[in-house]
Amino acid sequence: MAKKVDSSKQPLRKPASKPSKSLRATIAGPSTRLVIGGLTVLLAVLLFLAFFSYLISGEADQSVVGAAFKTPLKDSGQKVQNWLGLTGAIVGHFFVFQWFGIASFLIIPVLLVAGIKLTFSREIFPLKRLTYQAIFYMLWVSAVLGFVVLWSDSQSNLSTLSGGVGLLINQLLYNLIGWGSIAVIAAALFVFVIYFYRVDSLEHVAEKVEGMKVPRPTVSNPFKNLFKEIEELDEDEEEEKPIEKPAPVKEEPKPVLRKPIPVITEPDEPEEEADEEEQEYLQLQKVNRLAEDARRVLETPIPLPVEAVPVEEPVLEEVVAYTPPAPKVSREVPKEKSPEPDFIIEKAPAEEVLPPKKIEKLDTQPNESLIKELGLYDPTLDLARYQYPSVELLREYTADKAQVSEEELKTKKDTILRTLSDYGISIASIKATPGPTVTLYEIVPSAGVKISRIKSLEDDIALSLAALGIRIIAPMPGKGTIGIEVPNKNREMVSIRAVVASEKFQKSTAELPVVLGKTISNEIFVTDLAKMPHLLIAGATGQGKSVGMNVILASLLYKKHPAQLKFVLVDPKKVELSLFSKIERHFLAKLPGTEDAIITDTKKVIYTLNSLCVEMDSRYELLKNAGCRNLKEYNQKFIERRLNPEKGHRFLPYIVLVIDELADLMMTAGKEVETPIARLAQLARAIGIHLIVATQRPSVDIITGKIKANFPARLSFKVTQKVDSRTILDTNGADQLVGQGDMLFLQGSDMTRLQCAFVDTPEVDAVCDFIGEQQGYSDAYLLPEFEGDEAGNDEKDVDLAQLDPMFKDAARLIVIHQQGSTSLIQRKMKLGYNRAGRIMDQLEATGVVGPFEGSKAREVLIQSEERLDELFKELRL
Ligand SMILES: Nc1ncnc2c1ncn2[C@@H]1O[C@H](COP(=O)(O)OP(=O)(O)OP(=O)(O)O)[C@@H](O)[C@H]1O
Repeated sequence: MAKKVDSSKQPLRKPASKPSKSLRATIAGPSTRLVIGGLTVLLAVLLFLAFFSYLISGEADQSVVGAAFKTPLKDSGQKVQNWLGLTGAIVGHFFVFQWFGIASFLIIPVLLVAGIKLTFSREIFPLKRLTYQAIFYMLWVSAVLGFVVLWSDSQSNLSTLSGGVGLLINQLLYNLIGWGSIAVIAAALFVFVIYFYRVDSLEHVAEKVEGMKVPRPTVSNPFKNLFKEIEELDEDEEEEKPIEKPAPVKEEPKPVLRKPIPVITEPDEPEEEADEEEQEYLQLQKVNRLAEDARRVLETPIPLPVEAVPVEEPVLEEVVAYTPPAPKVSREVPKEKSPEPDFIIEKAPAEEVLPPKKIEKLDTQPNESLIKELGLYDPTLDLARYQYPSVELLREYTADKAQVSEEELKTKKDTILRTLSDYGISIASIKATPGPTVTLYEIVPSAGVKISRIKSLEDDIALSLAALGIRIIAPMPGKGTIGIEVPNKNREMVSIRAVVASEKFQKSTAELPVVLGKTISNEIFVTDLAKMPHLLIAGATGQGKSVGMNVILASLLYKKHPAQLKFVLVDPKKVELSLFSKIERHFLAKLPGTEDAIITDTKKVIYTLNSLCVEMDSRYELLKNAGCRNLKEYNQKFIERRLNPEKGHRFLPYIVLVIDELADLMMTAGKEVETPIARLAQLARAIGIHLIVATQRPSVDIITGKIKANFPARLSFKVTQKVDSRTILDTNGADQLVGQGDMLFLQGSDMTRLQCAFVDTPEVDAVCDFIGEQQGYSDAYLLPEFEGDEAGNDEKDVDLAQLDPMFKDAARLIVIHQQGSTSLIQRKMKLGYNRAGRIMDQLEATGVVGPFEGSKAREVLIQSEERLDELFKELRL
């Protein structure tokens, strides 16, 4: 089925009618090549002689060369000493002196190799590579020598070494980077070597350079060789010996072959039509040979992954298809004509996957057997009959329900529109939303009105409405309107009963639900203290701070069981939180040995804060041992009896630290309170310790950067100055509030204006009474012991003659338990904190225990009761 190929349709075949073809063919003919080759070798030899001779006599010849074209040539020729006469001197002068110095010699091997290649059709080195290398090294050697010449003081004597180019390079580099030029030169060599010799690891540099010299096909990478040969087919054409072609070859269609191998378009093509076909045949032979190579290679077992084999297969098929005599192959031609390139997806060998580790049942599942036996752990069982306070305890303020009249709304709307139009601002629409304290008028300005103009009219609108506390929110976040908040004539009291009884609060699933009041659109606002996770409250005196704090505490009391929540109350003002002392045995936490659970003394505040830090650290330890990330997870695990109480695990209640007046503490204790507060605020969120800190002086010396940064939730009642508003909320606005529980709540970047619910003192009293009268724990929740640094460092003037009457018993207790803890003495001997502390000092002074070690128990220095008795004898006790 061999078909005669229509030569005019061969895209890569050169048209026979090209006019310059025979001339070019003559030039490229074997005789011409022989001549040019011979002349090139001769030129190389002559250049060598010229250069070498110039090295010897160049200096003497310089003047002759300089004047060569000004004086008669004959005279110049006689004076010159170069072995090749004036020409040799001029060539040497330019190459060696003016250009590349001794590196000029590198031209010679290039010419030699080129000459030999042309003459003998044998390439002893790859000519292209040699040329590139010669050019690079000529410049580089010249540059290195130029550096030497420039930095030695004998430029004129040595400049032959580097040539003018080397010197010029160095002068340029010197002007740019001074001594650093040598680094640039070295870097150039480095880069050249890396890329030119394709170095990928420095260990193999020598190997690579060696390997580049003689391009040998290697068995290990036959395909590389195959493709390389195809690429260089045209270059190597001359080396090929004519091979007798079988007749059918010419008739075979070879469309695919011509596409990837554009050999026929090369100028080296023989001149005659018959030769052209012969060349084509040569190409075929070449390809056949390569195909044979490829087949051989494929037959040889190659350690390739199984998936890699298909990559090579199509290549083989394609090449085989050109084999002229096989009629089968010609039938496959249409398939090969497809313009689609080979697309092979090489799959990575499948990774070995280990079977998933069996997860221990106990780790994820509740402890079934224990639960069957004991049921789920219920932390509230200690106070099983505890009753949550009822809303009945709270007062109903029906009389104070003042709705904003429609008339008021209309008048205010008109005033706003009039004021704006007085200033040339037209409004497209206006909408009023009455709230408990303020009414929000949302306006949509006409097109082209600048928002900043409306904002600047804040005072003018306030004046025309004769109202205080106008706040313009321009634009309203996420609404595309401008909000103007105008206080109502008669404000509505938001009673705590109304908000606590609301469905929203009662059904809240928050961990620590807090109902703050109502928004300006009359919605009840419930939030989660656990998510805040700490709250900073500010407000000038008499603006509703204490009421606000009572609301927060009351809402927590309404939703939490004493087992789930503990308060640490710090009240430097001494009166604000005293109402809560009644719930000490239910909801309060305190330091061991202290009488009052509500902390009013600054020193005790410091101890308490540090004690909370100790609690925080021990809770983190428990969480870590239990493999939990937060308190909720930990408690859940504990309830499901997956944590062993014998290993120290216990149900951990939330702890809410309330500080009523931070200013006072900061002024008296400064850093001593700032540091533990900041530490708690930074770290305590995950282990269920939350802070509520209030101050009436929101200045930067009270709310320091360290504190502020760790309180993302802030609540501001009215403050007196703009700067205070900025300190607490980072923006103006709190100074424009109207007081009496009007507040701005900032959480993250959301700011909400709220009317705080109102809870009166008798109501708080009633709730606390209700709780306090119920059965409680035997004591408040005891925080871990903490003795301040001073306690450890203080000089203890212990009078050994006046030891405490309980000293001997206490010493025996400590030695028996081998635990130097003050609280052990307190608990077992039923002593107060101060007395127990004094006895501990005496035990230290007599050498029974070691010194104070922070939150850890002291070391017991006496190991046995016998030794203790001896000590008593020594002390004459
Ligand atoms: N939410 C509220 N609704 C109505 N009136 C309120 C509200 N909050 C406070 N008030 C009124 O403001 C008065 C002062 O409130 P509060 O005692 O809470 O102020 P304060 O900021 O704590 O002041 P100080 O810092 O001096 O203790 C209250 O007696 C009450 O009349």
